[in-house]
Amino acid sequence: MPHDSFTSPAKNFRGLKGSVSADNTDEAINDDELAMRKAGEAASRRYQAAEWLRQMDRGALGTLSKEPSEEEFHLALRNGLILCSVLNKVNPGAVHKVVESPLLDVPSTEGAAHFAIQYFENIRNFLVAVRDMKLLTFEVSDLEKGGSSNKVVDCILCLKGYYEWKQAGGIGVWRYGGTVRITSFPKSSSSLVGSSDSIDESVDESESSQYDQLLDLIHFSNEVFTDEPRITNVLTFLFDHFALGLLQAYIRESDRVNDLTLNAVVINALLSKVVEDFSTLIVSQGNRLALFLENILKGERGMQSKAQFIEAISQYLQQRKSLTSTDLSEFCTCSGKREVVQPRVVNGCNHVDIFHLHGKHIEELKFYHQETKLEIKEIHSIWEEELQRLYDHVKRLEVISSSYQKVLEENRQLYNQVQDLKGTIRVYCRVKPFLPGQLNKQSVVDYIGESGNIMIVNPLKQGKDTRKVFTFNKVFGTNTTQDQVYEDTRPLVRSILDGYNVCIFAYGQTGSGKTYTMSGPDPTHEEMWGVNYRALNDLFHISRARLDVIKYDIAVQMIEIYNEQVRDLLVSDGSSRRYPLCYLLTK
Ligand SMILES: Nc1ncnc2c1ncn2[C@@H]1O[C@H](COP(=O)(O)OP(=O)(O)OP(=O)(O)O)[C@@H](O)[C@H]1O
Repeated sequence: MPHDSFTSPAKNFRGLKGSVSADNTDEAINDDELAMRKAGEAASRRYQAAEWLRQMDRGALGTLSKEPSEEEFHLALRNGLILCSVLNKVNPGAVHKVVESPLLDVPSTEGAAHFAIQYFENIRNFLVAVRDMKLLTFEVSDLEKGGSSNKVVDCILCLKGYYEWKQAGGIGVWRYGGTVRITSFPKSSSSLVGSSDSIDESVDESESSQYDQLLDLIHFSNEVFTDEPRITNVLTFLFDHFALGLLQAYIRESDRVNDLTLNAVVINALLSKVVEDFSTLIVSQGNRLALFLENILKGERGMQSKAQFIEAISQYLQQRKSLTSTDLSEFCTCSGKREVVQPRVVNGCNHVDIFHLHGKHIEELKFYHQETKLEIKEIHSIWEEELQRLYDHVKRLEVISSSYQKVLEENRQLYNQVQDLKGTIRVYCRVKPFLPGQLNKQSVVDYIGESGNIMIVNPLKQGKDTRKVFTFNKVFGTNTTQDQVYEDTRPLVRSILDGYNVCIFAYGQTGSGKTYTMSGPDPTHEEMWGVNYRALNDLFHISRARLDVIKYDIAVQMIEIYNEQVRDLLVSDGSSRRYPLCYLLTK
């Protein structure tokens, strides 16, 4: 019988002690004393029930005394008015229709019989409602003479317990007569109080609820520190449930106990064993939890946030929840019929599990939603800061760039001013060396000065006309290299790209070395390049370096002026060698 599965240790112990007394005269309890004690206890409970009904229903003050006899008690409740009125206060609307009549004490006439039938309807409606609420019920006949007053009292006290629990917020565990009867969420409108058939289910559902409550509490960790009564309820339930299951399992399942006569020694030994095993189990659970938490703290990733830590503990509790349900189902069997009970528990838990699982998922989603919102907000503000920084940076670069352009312009102007100061027209003189195999090696150059002077000797003339001094910007001696000659021309190439017009040409008689200086004797060797090659080389080099700022178009034209005729040297077709000229564009 499932009901027995959840009786308290005290009750069990009393039951066991009674069994022992049958075999042990030393501990036997006198039957009369026992009957008196029972009657006293029953009366006390009846007075308690009456007192509560009087408090709950004003009508009861007139019809129900404070300490009614069993008969008075039955008589006052028989029409069902007090019971229906009280039940409707505990659970509004539980009894829809209540038959009320002033003819309560009418003796057995036809009208009274009619009302008696209607009163019977009151009681029946009351019992149906109580059964729907899954509270303890009684039979209609229990209110008749010879009926079980105890069952009626049980029902009323159970209703009282439920009412007080509901008044307290409907959270956690409530007890009736030392027996754990119910747990429920505040959100659940109906109670799960077990009639004897539903106790197993209610407790397993309750257990599930308790675990979910515990998970809820951990999720909202702030509550953990503030809602102590709630936690106490949850933990008390878990403890009671497990401890009672454990004790019961020992008593029911142990063959040794069945064979033994239960006396104080056996029970003490049994309880010691239970306590020992239970302690071991708690220590092992504690160790597991400690190990688990240690692993979390030492984990490779490390704890990144409080939320992750809580999530990890929640997962652990979820695992423990399923394990513990299985463990307890082994203890909480009904008359040893494990296989009958378990499917019912599983079926009973499925709906609750699914419901709570969905609830938990929604909570988790809400939590992640909030977290994601916060993260997005953070990222958004970081981006905004970053953008602002970039904007400031670009502004600064703009300022720097414009001042850089100014400096460049200034530099360009100064540079070209220097070129102007050096002279817009510069004339250089290069002295050709004697070529190998040349017979007459008498030079006319007497002296080459540092500041561009050259003294020429003319042996054919006499006197002061023998020597004559000529002045140039610079005079290059016979040993001057191609590079040294170009060195003075190089700055002018940059001026070209700054927008100045520059003209470089060689002048001299035939064979004096114009081609040698301007083109060079061998274009395949860079060191032998003349002014033209070197100037073009610099031109392309500087224009490439300035590509980001300026794009230059470079054109090449080659002409010959001979006998006052201008000829285009880049045209291969001989017929059109004369003017107009052909341009060679380079990019
Ligand atoms: N500085 C020099 N060093 C060595 N050899 C030179 C030098 N200048 C000219 N020569 C040589 O002198 C010869 C004549 O030079 P080049 O052809 O350059 O004269 P040119 O003035 O161009 O003559 P033309 O007017 O007839 O074309 C060439 O063989 C050249 O290699």
